[in-house]
Amino acid sequence: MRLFTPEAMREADRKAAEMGYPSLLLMEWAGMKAARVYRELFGHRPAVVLAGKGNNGGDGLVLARHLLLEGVAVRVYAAEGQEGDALLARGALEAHGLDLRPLEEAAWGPGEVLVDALFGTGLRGPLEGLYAGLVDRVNASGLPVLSLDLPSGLPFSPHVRATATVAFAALKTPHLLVREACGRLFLAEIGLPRHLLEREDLPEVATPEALLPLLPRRPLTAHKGSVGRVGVLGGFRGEGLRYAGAPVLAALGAYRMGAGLVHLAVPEGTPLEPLEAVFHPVPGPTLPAMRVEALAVGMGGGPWGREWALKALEAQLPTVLDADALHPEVLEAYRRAGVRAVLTPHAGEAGRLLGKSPEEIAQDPLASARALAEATGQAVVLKGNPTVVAEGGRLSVNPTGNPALATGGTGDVLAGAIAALLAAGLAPFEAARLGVYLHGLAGDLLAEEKGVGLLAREVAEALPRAREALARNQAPLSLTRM
Ligand SMILES: NC(=O)C1=CN([C@@H]2O[C@H](COP(=O)(O)OP(=O)(O)OC[C@H]3O[C@@H](n4cnc5c(N)ncnc54)[C@H](OP(=O)(O)O)[C@@H]3O)[C@@H](O)[C@H]2O)[C@@H](O)CC1
Ligand SMILES: Nc1ncnc2c1ncn2[C@@H]1O[C@H](COP(=O)(O)OP(=O)(O)O)[C@@H](O)[C@H]1O
Ligand SMILES: [K+]
Repeated sequence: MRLFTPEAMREADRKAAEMGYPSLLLMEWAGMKAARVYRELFGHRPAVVLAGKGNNGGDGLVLARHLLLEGVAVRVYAAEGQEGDALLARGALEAHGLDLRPLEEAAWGPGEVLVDALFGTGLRGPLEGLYAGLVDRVNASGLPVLSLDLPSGLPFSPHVRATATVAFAALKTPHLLVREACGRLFLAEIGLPRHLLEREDLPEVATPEALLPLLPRRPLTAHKGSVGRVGVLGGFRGEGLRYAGAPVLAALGAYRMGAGLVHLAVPEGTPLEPLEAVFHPVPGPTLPAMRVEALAVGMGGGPWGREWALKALEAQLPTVLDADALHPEVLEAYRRAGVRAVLTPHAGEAGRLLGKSPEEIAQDPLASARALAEATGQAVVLKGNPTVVAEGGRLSVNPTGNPALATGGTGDVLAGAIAALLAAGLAPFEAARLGVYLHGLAGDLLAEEKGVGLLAREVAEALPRAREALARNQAPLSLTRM
């Protein structure tokens, strides 16, 4: 499934029209499907539809007609000046005897549901004046809000904060980048010819269907040397902050993702955990002899991070470079040596590498991940909500994960988990996408069970359940298709 920009969506609509597909049919389906979502969520509660003058407003007018026909009480406040399909939708609604009132008079009361059909993909800048005021009133109303296509105002501020959003034809960038504004997400098929949605040049949304085939198979004859062995190199002993648990959590992430054996190279004196690992206590960063297929490097490395990564390079193995290993000199050395790596920065680390502030990185995670992938020639996992995976020209946006994961050590677990998938033979981009998806899903399963207050080690423990959910086709996309 591809993630559309508003422009790419409009282009698909235009191509469909050029091919002879009537755009009025698209609008009719959009409004009808949205009405279906309305009824599913709100039953017969009375609706107040706010319709702009463009096609998004047109969708709202179609929805109003369908609700009316189903016996739902509807009031419509609409902007003046509809043209084309939206004007036809207005006529069709008025033919049913409904009087449209001016948007300026918009009012509502307790028990009603607001339908936000003000603006969709046609918005060209931030809302001002009447519209900004209306959006503020909608958000302050305390009523449920169903947004059609996009919460109006996105990607700018102010924008509607919806209870639920029905995206038409495809997800658009703001649905995942400003997830919080959308509430529960529905994706409605509206009849666009399929091939117009297959745009390989656009970012991918990492769906269970796309990831399932990547899950490493475990044959009956599997043994611990055949399913992928991981070396974890990290930790630091000296002055400064110490995250002694970080390499341990990476080892747990690797085991829980299915690694057959995990070797741990850590500073002498570090507690020997987990029991299941093979330990290599070392006086300083070095590459001990170990038979492994992939490495995870840098977790808790502090000032040793750079050195750990440069030593690890001697193994010439696919490597996850995390946390303190994310150093320009390291990335340059890996590029020169032609060693494949997965970089796992959060916005702060990515910002340091790209010479930007964390805020600038988070502002456009797609562009930031792509820029770092291009600059380093490696696969990049830019962590956050959403996490974006980039390699070469390819981009993938991850739909799993939640703020319960915002707790120390979950990133270390992720680094180990991705290394286990590399060790099992997956290419960097695939290992990164699958690892990120399952890590997020583990967090989702736990958050459902326990809410906020997770421990990173619990996220590692939940990885097998996430893997099972994917294998059994029970992994939710937190997206309902209509
Ligand atoms: N096309 C299709 O086939 C299908 C499209 N579909 C639906 O159409 C939606 C896209 O429709 P759209 O292109 O008409 O744009 P839309 O979001 O309604 O807004 C345009 C209006 O906003 C105005 N405006 C712009 N910026 C502004 C600002 N800053 N502040 C204030 N006003 C501003 C602009 O006014 P103008 O400046 O042009 O006079 C114009 O009137 C899409 O999201 C989906 O819901 C579906 O029905 C399926 C088939
Ligand atoms: N609000 C959030 N929504 C979804 N995932 C999150 C959120 N906050 C953190 N995470 C995830 O938790 C992990 C945190 O990693 P990181 O910042 O490296 O933490 P640490 O260094 O403590 O391990 C990442 O995988 C990130 O995507
Ligand atoms: K809208």
